This record gives sequence, C-alpha cells and structure tokens, in this order.
Amino acid sequence: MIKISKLAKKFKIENPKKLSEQDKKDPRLQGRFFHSVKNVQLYCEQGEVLGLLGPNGAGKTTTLRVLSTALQADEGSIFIGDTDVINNPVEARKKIGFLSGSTGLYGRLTGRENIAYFGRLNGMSDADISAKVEQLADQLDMHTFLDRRSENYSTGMKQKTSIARAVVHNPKVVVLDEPTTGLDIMAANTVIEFIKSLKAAGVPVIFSTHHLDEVSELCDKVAVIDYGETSFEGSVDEFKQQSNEGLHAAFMACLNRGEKQ
Ligand SMILES: Nc1ncnc2c1ncn2[C@@H]1O[C@H](COP(=O)(O)OP(=O)(O)OP(=O)(O)O)[C@@H](O)[C@H]1O
Repeated sequence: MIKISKLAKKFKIENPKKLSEQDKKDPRLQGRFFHSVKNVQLYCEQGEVLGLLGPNGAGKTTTLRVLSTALQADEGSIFIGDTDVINNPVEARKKIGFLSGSTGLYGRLTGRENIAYFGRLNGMSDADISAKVEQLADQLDMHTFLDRRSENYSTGMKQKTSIARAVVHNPKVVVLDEPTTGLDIMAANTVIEFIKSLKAAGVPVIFSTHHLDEVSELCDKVAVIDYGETSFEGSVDEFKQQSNEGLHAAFMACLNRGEKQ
C-alpha cells in the first residue's frame, strides 16, 4: 500500500533569471520559492496500478522523487505499508523500486552488470541476483543485448535495463516516472506487459504518463496533478465518467485550469 497525504515540496530559486517563461507566469512562484508540489494525495492498494497524469510541469516527477526518497518533503506524509517514508527513508528505500527519468546506466558495464550491481547494493547474494536477472531478461526481452556494454544501447534497451535495475531487489512497491516515453511500440508494449506482471504479483505500481490509452489499458486508479495539487483521484471508471466525450476530454475536465489563470 502507498499512501501520500497533503504532500508539499518547494524549491529555492537561486537565479530567477534562469526560470522558464512558463515558470515565471506560474502562480506557484512566490518570492524566492517555487512551490512545485502544494497539496498532493494519492492512494494505491496491493495489486493496484495507479496512473499519475498531469500537464508538463504539474509536479508529477517532484512527487515521485519525494515518494522514492530522492527528495525531502517539506510537508505531508507518505506511508508504504507501515513504513513512514519521510521519517525512515533508509528503511523505505529498500521497499521501493524507482525508475527515474534522469538516472543513467554505467556505460562501461553491460546491462547484466548494471543490474547485478544494484542487486549487490541491496544485499542480494550472487545466486539470487543471477536467477533474478534471468527472470527479468525473459520478462523484458533483454537476452539479445544483456551482455553488451550499455553505452551503445538504444533508448528501449536502456529503459528496459533501468527498469530491471529498479526492481532487481523485489521491492514491495514500484514507482516509474514515464516508463514508456520515447519507446517504440514493441518496447512500450513489453514494458506495459511487465507492469501487468507486477500487478498480477500483487505489487502496487504508480507510474506517470502522458498516454491516456495506457491508463485505460493498465490502471485501476488515476490521480491527476495540476499546479502541484491533486485535482482528481479515483478509479479509472470514475475518471472516464468526467466526460462523455472520451479520455482526453475527461482529462481536461479534471484540470480546471481556467479558474487559476
Ligand atoms: N530543482 C528545482 N528548482 C526549481 N524549480 C523546479 C525544480 N524541480 C522542478 N521544478 C519546477 O517544478 C515544477 C514541477 O516539475 P516536475 O518535473 O515535477 O513536473 P512534471 O509534472 O513531472 O512535468 P513533465 O510532465 O514535464 O515531466 C516545474 O515548473 C519545474 O520547473
């Protein structure tokens, strides 16, 4: 179970001149601080997949980075089962598999070595790592490139390796930031099937996406973040009911942008 309540995270702006034009006009910019996440809540039960939606800059990545302990929250609470993530980040980290958009692979290592390295960091035995890498290579269709140096991997190969690395230690929950962005249809499909296998194994998965068809196919729940606040949280059916003109219109109906601009 993952439960986020009233989460807030702001960043100090060291150089206001470097802000993007969009950020300069954003109501979350207050003095020297940009309040990226102001009031986010979401809840994902055992075996559920939650799709995190929101326009560019809404605060999805910031939320997922706080959830995965890469960033510290300013306010709010996060629980993974009984574990208080904000007060026990070291314990929480062992329970989380996190795919971030920004973490690179070690180019001089092969895919297998990259994944094994993370397994070792998580205290796994060599035998357990070998067995798990084989299983993940089957699931993510990685055998043809697994023993090549990762520096020349395609985007899809890199993403599959990063996903395998994120879950090698059998985390209790999995958090994926835009896992299919930039992938071709086959690689995206492999990743979607992999998320389905996590769900089947009872692992809660939260993933951010801009692809509404993935939400429809994969998710039990949807949360929409707009200007750093959860503007919708509910089941996929409830999300679809936000409009009778399709998923895109349902998403737009969750934003209420006009009220804030
Ligand atoms: N370190 C930082 N310092 C200042 N502002 C930041 C920082 N990190 C993020 N922001 C701002 O916080 C807002 C939320 O960013 P975030 O990356 O969480 O959005 P997102 O919903 O993931 O967007 P996208 O869909 O484009 O990936 C953006 O306006 C961004 O510019």
